Amino acid sequence: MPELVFFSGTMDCGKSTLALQIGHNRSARGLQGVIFTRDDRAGEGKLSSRLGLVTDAVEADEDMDLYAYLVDHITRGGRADHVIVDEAQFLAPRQIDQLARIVDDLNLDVFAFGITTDFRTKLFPGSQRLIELADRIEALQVEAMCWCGARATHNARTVGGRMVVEGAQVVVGDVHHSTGDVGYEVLCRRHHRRRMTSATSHAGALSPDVLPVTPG
Ligand SMILES: Nc1ncnc2c1ncn2[C@@H]1O[C@H](COP(=O)(O)OP(=O)(O)O)[C@@H](O)[C@H]1O
Ligand SMILES: Cc1cn([C@H]2C[C@H](O)[C@@H](COP(=O)(O)O)O2)c(=O)[nH]c1=O
Repeated sequence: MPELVFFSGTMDCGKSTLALQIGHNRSARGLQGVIFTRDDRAGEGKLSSRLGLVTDAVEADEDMDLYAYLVDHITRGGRADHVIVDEAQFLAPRQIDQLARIVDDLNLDVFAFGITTDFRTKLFPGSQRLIELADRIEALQVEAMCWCGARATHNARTVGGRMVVEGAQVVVGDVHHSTGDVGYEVLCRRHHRRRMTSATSHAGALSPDVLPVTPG
């Protein structure tokens, strides 16, 4: 049975790499997929991984009907054995419904890749809809690490290395940014809650949270 699978994880945990690997393994067996992406760091119509691999993709604009695109593609004689979607968190909820329809009505596997939560730990609308509709949710095997060594579970947005909690939900950017710029850092929940990034961790360590004192 074809499936809608949501591969999720923090930033920098290998989602795009896995998307490219799945596409590569299938094309090595003669299968041809349609690849969608939205707002990849490498530019419009690209699916890129930090390992240096990049492939062309269809830019899924906000107004695009992904189901209609597939029907049109197939009607014109195009091949579509499966569908890969990167940066799926940026899709609108209705576009996730269209992905589910591609699975159910066109009998194609759809592999969607994305982060679940934003820099404020809130679900992206597209990711929320994927969690609601996916047949399967897969956590990436390669876990990103917080600066403290714990498993990173949350995405922080930084400016000059300091975590910020105000701003638009969507700001395309990268981890390992240069100082001063808007960037991202993956953190464990404890350090996300305390807003302690790698740059501010030293100052934070000098003033640890104190336990509340209850009068005896
Ligand atoms: N120089 C490198 N050598 C080995 N692995 C690397 C290197 N640079 C990045 N990576 C791997 O690539 C992962 C990021 O891959 P990517 O597909 O771009 O992540 P995502 O799409 O989840 O943001 C890192 O977690 C790391 O495992
Ligand atoms: C947390 C967060 C991230 N983004 C952006 C930053 C990147 O362009 C992508 C994630 O890409 P990756 O391949 O998973 O590294 O999402 C954003 O716009 N808003 C956020 O809160």
